[in-house]
Amino acid sequence: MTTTDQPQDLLTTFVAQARWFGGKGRDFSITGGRRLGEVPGHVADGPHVAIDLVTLSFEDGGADEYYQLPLAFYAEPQERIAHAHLGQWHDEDFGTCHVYDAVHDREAMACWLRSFADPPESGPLAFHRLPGHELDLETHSTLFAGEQSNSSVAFGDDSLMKVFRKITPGANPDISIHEVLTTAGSDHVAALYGWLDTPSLTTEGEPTDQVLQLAMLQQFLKTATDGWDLALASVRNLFAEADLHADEVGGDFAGESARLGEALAEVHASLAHHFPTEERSAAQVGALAAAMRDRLEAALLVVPGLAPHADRLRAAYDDLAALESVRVQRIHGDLHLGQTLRTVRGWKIVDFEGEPAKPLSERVLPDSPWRDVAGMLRSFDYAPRVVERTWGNTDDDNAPQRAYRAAEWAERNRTTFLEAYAGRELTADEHVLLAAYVADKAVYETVYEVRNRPSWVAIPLEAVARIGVS
Ligand SMILES: Nc1ncnc2c1ncn2[C@@H]1O[C@H](COP(=O)(O)OP(=O)(O)O)[C@@H](O)[C@H]1O
Ligand SMILES: O=P(O)(O)O[C@H]1O[C@H](CO)[C@@H](O[C@H]2O[C@H](CO)[C@@H](O)[C@H](O)[C@H]2O)[C@H](O)[C@H]1O
Repeated sequence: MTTTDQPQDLLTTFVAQARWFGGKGRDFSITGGRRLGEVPGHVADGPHVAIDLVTLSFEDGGADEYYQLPLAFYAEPQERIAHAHLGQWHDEDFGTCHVYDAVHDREAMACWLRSFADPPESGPLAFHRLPGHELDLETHSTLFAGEQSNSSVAFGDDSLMKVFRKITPGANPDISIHEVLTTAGSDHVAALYGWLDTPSLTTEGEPTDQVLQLAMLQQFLKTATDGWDLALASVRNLFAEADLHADEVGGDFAGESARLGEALAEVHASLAHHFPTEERSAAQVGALAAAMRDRLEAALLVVPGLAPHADRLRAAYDDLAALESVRVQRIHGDLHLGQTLRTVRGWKIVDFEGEPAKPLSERVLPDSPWRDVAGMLRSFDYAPRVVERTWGNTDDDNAPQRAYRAAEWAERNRTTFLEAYAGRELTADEHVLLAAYVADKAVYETVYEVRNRPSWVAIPLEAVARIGVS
């Protein structure tokens, strides 16, 4: 094990400012660093590419977190990637170097891609491949601009590598679910081409029985359009035709909602077939309802505007607690329109990592598929309200008409999605379960919006205000 000797202040600034850093607003220091390995394929004049893992310790006393830093080491400064320069320092393995964030560097990413194409037989970094696709090594890499929790790098229009930033020992659900659905031939995910992992070590450097999963390589969906963007475009069409109904306007989304419902049903069926399913007992259902109540109590401290609705929310959770049993299985866990991509070959679902705020140990647990359905129903509520907000002044004469249209679009798409998903009438128990998950998601969203987009909190709060009102 090599301990890196990096200037901690440069790395701290880099991590604190990175878009993928999940601890925004929390004071931390880097209290440890470990070189996980060098990506093979170094060529003369090219960079050495290494993956370091840094330990972040937080001043609020929260648990340490581990972040992956792929770094490119050059003897000379590189003008073309000046925007990704972390600094110059002496590295134990490579000497005094200019160090860059490797995901911005085509030369570094080319080494990485070659390692997937021709995996090294030994070394701490293990590149795994699924059969069936020959990687295009002539491509150039491009870092996706809209990176959120991770960094995604496209190799031409052939493959896409997602570099996970926050690392927890154990199987990453994005990889394990993509592996199972790819092997099962699912039409609704981008095929998995491979992944990178390395043994997890104890603090003394001894191997454990777990791995650190660092990156996944998958099919690049050439013709993809984000489902959220498509939904917003559909709502804008509707608002532009003030006198027409959703089903009369070009750009009606209902056909797409139905196809999305069918796609999710197929993904859930496949997950239920390939991963274990369980029947939760009445006591376990009670615990599920209790967890929702706890989430509400915590949210009430952050979002005072929830208070007038708390009793009706608790009633939804009481109804859930009265159910005899609930079937659970592996699910997506954080589904919304922004996790769906429309391609010429139908809808694809991406990002099976689960709810970002939950620890990995919870994100891999089976849950009810109605949680994913509820996530989509909430998203159909968000889209028209977001477009409505872009009109700004809500006092003009057409504001009531737009509000009516927004509700109509949401209702139409929720209904078509749900009908296509279930393919039959919901049972009374399913209605109760779905209502509880919708309530839980809306409560989660109020906290998410207060923390991330405070001016949007009215969107989930208005939804919460409608829950349990007959
Ligand atoms: N296989 C793919 N092909 C093309 N674009 C993709 C693919 N997978 C994801 N994307 C795009 O990349 C974005 C980020 O992917 P996502 O898995 O949600 O990353 P993150 O974990 O960083 O949120 C998505 O919103 C989507 O637009
Ligand atoms: O995409 P992430 O896994 O990071 O999910 C988080 O961010 C989402 C917003 O990007 C957030 O989704 C909420 O806003 C969406 C519109 O921007 C809307 O479509 C979703 O229905 C709504 O929940 C998600 O909750 C959060 O976990």
